[in-house]
Amino acid sequence: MKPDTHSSPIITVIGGGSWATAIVKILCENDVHIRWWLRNIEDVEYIRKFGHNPNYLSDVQINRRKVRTFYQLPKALEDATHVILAVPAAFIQDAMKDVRPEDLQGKVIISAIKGLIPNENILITDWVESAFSVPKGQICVIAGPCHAEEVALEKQSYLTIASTDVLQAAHFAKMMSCRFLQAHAIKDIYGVEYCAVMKNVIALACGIAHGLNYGDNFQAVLVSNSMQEIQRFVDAINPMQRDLMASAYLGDLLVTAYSQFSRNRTFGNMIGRGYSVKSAQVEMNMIAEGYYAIKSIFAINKQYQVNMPISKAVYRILYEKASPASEIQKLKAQLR
Ligand SMILES: NC(=O)c1ccc[n+]([C@@H]2O[C@H](COP(=O)([O-])OP(=O)(O)OC[C@H]3O[C@@H](n4cnc5c(N)ncnc54)[C@H](O)[C@@H]3O)[C@@H](O)[C@H]2O)c1
Ligand SMILES: O=P(O)(O)OC[C@H](O)CO
Repeated sequence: MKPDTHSSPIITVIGGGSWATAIVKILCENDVHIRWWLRNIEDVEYIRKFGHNPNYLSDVQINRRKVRTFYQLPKALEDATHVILAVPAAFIQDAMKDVRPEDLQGKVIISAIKGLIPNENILITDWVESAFSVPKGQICVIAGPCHAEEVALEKQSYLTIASTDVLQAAHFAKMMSCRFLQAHAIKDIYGVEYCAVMKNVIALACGIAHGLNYGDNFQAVLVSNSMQEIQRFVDAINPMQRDLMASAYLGDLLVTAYSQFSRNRTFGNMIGRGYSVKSAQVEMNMIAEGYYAIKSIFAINKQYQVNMPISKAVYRILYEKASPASEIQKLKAQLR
């Protein structure tokens, strides 16, 4: 393989799941070099040999002239200019355990994660800032309604890149834009992160209701009440002028709540149909972020005391073994 010419950005993607695979595919469309870290050496070797991820989006053809795969993360970071985190929040600390602040120095760090650090109950960008001393202006978030499965099919998609340094976000948005995807930049990094976490919880509620045989009429009311619940929560935790009707907020909620591809909705649907949490997790090869997130949201809200009946019902079902049927029954009276 020829050595890279270092005039183009060098982007390290961390993660071996669907979203990391979709991001690698998007980046392959542009003039960038890609380093891809996966935790399993067998997966790395498989991609090197066959040009496909064996476990997730395995139809996606990986351009092996552009992508170098690694199973040792510090090596994958060595000459990177940008680093994308695409591991579920529950596993990101473990994935990054061998990374030192020096390894990230001077690089732009982009979170593609829609979750919170468990137990610490903090946003991924706050964790990156405190654990690795990365200045906030060098951190971006990938937000917006976008399922990896549709990226794999090259269906027209949109992303929003958020950073307190909007020029940094715009620069990275260009690297993520391609013939089937438009990315644009905004400043509201906290708003999009909290909304992305919350929409996963709401998708669980939609799935639970669907599993209990509630129909479209109920889901429409559930989703509109959810948007109000998200607004109350985000306004309490990070008050600022923002348009929650934009696709990074409302759009992300809609795609998760209604799509056949949604992990969170699928997980919720199984719970509504009577699966235990354990058996639903075993059944899915994928991770429903909302399962972990609701525990953190519940803990955070002890301080803010925002009225969140939908999230509370999801928490009670998943963590207190409350009956899905009776929790949704109770919720019915509170929706308008
Ligand atoms: N899939 C999407 O369409 C999409 C879109 C936007 C954002 N995201 C976000 O991207 C992040 C990654 O999600 P995904 O959809 O790629 O995940 P996924 O469900 O497709 O894959 C699961 C991932 O978790 C990893 N994993 C599973 N168990 C693990 C363990 N015990 N230790 C370490 N890693 C383990 C797997 O290796 C794999 O990388 C999530 O925060 C998700 O919200 C996903
Ligand atoms: O819809 P989910 O639950 O698969 O989550 C994936 C992404 O967050 C959608 O933008």
